[in-house]
Amino acid sequence: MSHPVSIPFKSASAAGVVSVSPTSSTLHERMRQNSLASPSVRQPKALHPIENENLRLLLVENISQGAVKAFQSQGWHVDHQAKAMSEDELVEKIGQYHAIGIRSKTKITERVIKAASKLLVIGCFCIGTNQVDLATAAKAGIPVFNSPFSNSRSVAELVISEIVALSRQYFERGYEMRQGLWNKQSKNCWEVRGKTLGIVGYGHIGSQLSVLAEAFGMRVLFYDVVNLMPLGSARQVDSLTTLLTESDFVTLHVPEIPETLNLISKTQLAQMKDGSYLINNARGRVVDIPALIEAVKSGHIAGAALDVYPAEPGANGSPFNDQLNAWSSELRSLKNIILTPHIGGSTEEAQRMIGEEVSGALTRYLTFGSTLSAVNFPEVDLRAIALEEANHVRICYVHLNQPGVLKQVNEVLSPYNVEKQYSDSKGDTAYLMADIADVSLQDVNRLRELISHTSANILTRLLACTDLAAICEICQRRQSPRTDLKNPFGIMAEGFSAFVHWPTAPLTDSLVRKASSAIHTTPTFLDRPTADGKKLLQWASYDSIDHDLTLGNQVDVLSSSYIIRKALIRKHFLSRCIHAHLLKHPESALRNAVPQTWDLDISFADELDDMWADELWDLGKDMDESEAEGKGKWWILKPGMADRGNGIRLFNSKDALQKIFEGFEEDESDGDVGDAEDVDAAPLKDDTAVVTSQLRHFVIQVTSFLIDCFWQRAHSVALVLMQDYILSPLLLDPYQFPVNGGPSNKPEDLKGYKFHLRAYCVASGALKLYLYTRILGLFSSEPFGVPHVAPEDEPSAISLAPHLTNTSLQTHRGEEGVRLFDELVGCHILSGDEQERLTLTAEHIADIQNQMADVLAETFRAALGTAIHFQALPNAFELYGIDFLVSHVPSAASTSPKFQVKILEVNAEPAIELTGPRLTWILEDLFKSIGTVCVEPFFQQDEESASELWAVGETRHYLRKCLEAEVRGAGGW
Ligand SMILES: O=C(O)C(=O)COP(=O)(O)O
Repeated sequence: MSHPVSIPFKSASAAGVVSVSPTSSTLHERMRQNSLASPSVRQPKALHPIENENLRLLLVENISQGAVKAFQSQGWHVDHQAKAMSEDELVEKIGQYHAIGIRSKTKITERVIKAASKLLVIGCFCIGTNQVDLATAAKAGIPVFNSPFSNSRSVAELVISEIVALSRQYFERGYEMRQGLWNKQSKNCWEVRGKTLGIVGYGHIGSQLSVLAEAFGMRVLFYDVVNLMPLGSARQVDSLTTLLTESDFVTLHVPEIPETLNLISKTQLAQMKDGSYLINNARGRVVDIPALIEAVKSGHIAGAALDVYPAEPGANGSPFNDQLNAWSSELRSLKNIILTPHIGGSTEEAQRMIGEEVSGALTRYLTFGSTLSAVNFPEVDLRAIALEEANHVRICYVHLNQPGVLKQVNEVLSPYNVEKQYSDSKGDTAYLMADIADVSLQDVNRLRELISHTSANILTRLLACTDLAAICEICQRRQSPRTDLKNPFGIMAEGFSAFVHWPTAPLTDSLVRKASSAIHTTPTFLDRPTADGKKLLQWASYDSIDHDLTLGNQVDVLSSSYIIRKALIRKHFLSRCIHAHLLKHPESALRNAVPQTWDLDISFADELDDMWADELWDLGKDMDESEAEGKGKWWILKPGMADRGNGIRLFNSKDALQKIFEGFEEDESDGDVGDAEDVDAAPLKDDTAVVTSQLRHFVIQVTSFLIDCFWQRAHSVALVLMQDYILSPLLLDPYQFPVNGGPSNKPEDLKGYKFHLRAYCVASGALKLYLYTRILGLFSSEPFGVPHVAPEDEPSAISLAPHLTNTSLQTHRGEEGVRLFDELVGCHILSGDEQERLTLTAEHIADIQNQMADVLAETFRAALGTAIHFQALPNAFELYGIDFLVSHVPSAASTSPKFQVKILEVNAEPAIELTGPRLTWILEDLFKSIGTVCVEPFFQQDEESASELWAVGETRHYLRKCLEAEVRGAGGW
């Protein structure tokens, strides 16, 4: 099938830039061709994407090997398979790919695009693009390319064969012979010479067919929605009805768009000549098949050839039955109907040409940024950068088509030498390309940072020339003179073994396996940890690791967890070690970064009475004052250990606290799975599961359990923590920029939501500490408000929803509540003074990230200070999920808001599942970075090359080094 040429996307919009004729080649190709003819012509320079160097492509539906090889020859990773993929499969897999190639069966729906967090481009290795949600793809900054004509000839030839076959009924005769029946006839069999062929849609296929049919002596009519130059003696008719009433054969060559659904239905079939034939090689839904069945049964239509169907199987060998399309068996039983399995474009020639054409378009987009011939995108290309032009970077900026964007971009570009620049728009999406000369690596980073943070940004990609890569190389060399860039990890040890085991965390398991396999020498995976003579990596959950092996083989065994790290991961230990640290280092960054905290051991509510006079004296005083002076201060009560947050309560008076504890005593088995800021267990299926696991937990750790489930049953000591509730959190509205493509909230409708920042950080050896720079914002489900409670209310009546920001129990919200912190640039700041409404900027985020890095470093220093509760080991590394809250202190003196980061807690084995599929890619990169930074150097033979100069504050592999401490001896080494 083809588009009728009326489809407007090859419009004149790009005219004047370059030719958009389907036969035109791109500037890159033309330069290449010219240079073959004349070696003196300037040569184009090869570019490469700066960030996605390890591009991954997914090709489905048996795309030609030529295309596979073309991509592989670029050094890209290609996964390919013969079958189509279902929507569910795609949603699961697409997140890891930068490009996808499909044919007509694989549907790229809005849901798939939402899950495609890394996807840069879609290639339809066919003509039709109805299987792709083109508008959503454009909004997501993803151009779609197809092959507008490479299979036209194959389809046209198939139609010619079908015209003759229908006219001579030879499918029927051939079938009878196969059944052993001789049935020689001439009745109702005709020559095609002199008959009229009506072509609906005079695009690439229709027009080819016109020429072939005339060579057979047929009279050709065509109908198209635009006026076109007829080829040969063909004649354009002014209506579909005229075409239908005059033609002996009607053949369809239109795309599937809303206007063409059931284009041929009962009325149109009735308008066709008695004894005429219908041929459809376009799209199944263009013909109303039950109506066709009726028309054939009545004898009005003498026969039909169908190659396409509303529902088609995704793989060869699949049945074509009534489950697929309710009328299949009835259709199959009709005489003189030719049914073929969508083979119109299935010839060696067509597939080879399509493979070349679409892989070429995808490669040009990925490496040069050119969108020429994209079907859903503004078509933009730039003259190639010539070989002798040094240190250029190409900016490819997909953005919202809205006023003022170019001003912003040009402000960013103004200090630079902009060699050339071009932009165009199509609907809501606009695309700008610019080549900037004489840039350094710092310039590149600055440009990327500033442009990608403009408010209209959809996607910013930077493509660099190889000489700029050389600059990067020099910079890297300057810092790490011994790093061999071709093999930056040095020589790996002769193979090593890996034990990976995450029984309750399947996502972690798969990411760890991937990250271990991506290490320079792929390890041999073991079922249990054993020292088998080779070096061993134990990258497993705390309970699965053989800690004796870690302690006993500090040269050969590397493990993914420190053994003793209570000081960090138990809230009451953390609070105590921070307190101790602050006594010694009163100027520490932690001074303002921890909420004031009291921890208490309590078994019965009435013990509180004594405590008010003793350890809780100043808290009690504070509360009385707050109540008396109407200060409206609130506190939060949390159980001492992170266990899905049971027992989290808000209170604002001594009485309320007393009631809370009495409530716990009464309610010994309520199994409340309250949401919390401090919980990192994997999501559990139901309340019973929680109770069972906690009961087990309780038996092992008597002093750290859930107060509300086991309060009375345990009659034991509960460790409880109380914090000054931070009442001035930074508030933003995530719905200002919804992630589901829905309408965004208007400025006047924005509501402030509380969120906490989930940062991943990894400690390595003894001890380097890194903060992963892709930080998540986890929003509460309801807008924030100061807790409101009437005096007679039970404390448990206070709704926690506006305050609690962990997403584990907000499953109904999908991924709306989970954002990359960087995505929030441009959001209005809804806390603080209404008069000075500001928006969150990249600089604010950088400030907050700096504070987080300092606070983290200090927290680990504090933990290292309590040697019995945290012991660093040279052969361990560990990933932590750290929760921060940003409080917003509006400053009267200046227009810039002041943010204060507060650390809430540190979790081991963080529940990364909560990130959700949209952002799973950040986790893939995280684990890959851990592999590169913490694991790989341990298994290097060349000790020398392991010692890199990586300064504190510097970011590599998205990991920012926050601390480098020399810890010796604590672990007995
Ligand atoms: O080119 C088209 O749109 C076709 O219908 C051919 O589809 P296919 O590549 O065979 O799935």
